[in-house]
Amino acid sequence: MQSEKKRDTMLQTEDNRSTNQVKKETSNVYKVDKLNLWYGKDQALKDITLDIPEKTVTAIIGPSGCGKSTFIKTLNRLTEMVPIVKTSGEVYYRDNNIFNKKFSVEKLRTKVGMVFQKPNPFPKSIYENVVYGPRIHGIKDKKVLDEIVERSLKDAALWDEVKDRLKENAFGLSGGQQQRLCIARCLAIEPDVLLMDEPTSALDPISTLKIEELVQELKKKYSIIIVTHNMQQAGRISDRTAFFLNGEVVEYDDTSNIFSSPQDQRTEDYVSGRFG
Ligand SMILES: Nc1ncnc2c1ncn2[C@@H]1O[C@H](COP(=O)(O)OP(=O)(O)OP(=O)(O)O)[C@@H](O)[C@H]1O
Repeated sequence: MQSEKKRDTMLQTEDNRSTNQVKKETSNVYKVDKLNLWYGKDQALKDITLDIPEKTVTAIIGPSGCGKSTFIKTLNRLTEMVPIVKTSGEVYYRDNNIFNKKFSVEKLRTKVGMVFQKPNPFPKSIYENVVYGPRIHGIKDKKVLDEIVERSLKDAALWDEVKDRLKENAFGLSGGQQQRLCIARCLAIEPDVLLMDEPTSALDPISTLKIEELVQELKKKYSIIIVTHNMQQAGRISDRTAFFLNGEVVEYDDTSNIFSSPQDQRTEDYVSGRFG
């Protein structure tokens, strides 16, 4: 009996490794279990099983077309807007099955904000961009909205640059400032998770550095999942890295392990620049 118990524990430990689960003492913001996704007949995600720990930066890397964007869009149910998409498996956000009909997608998206590759501010003032979400949530009090604007822009490291021009159109900002405004817009509704899909790929090196520094600050309060093509960036800013290939997770581990001692030859080939 005793040895059976021991074997079960060992099996479970093995299983934990092979299913990419994170150590027990860490709280997970997401738990993804055997997620498959098809665009019509084409399968874009295959049996993805991984846990994403809270208040860390998780990087998703892999060559073009391997399913990185599809994966993070699935985390706030954006993929279901594509009519031909079919999924199987489970995605739990803080123990809620996000595919469960009773779990509202609106609620999910108030907790999980998304920043896209190209900055996409609304054609409105800087102020109105930030208060857009809070207004939808029924906040009308000017003092409260002013406080949200200041807090969100400070958290997005943009306040000092824009505090004297809040009424000006957001399109007058530089690309990097627009991207930080989009981050501020997400932060205004006090999310739990920030999904970032190649947030710096349209930016110059200085703006990129600012966003990278910002991500390091934001992870103190938020859980961040970032898709990046830039391996140096993944190495610089993430704690955990998942390497995707042809819709599968080849390897998921602490970023330092992925870059210094990958377990799979394909990961090694990719991170050392031999393909992709
Ligand atoms: N809306 C869509 N309809 C049909 N197929 C799609 C759609 N979006 C993505 N795909 C396909 O799904 C696969 C994964 O695409 P995805 O955009 O997730 O990859 P990616 O790793 O993010 O690529 P990239 O690095 O080039 O952005 C690709 O084969 C792509 O052609």
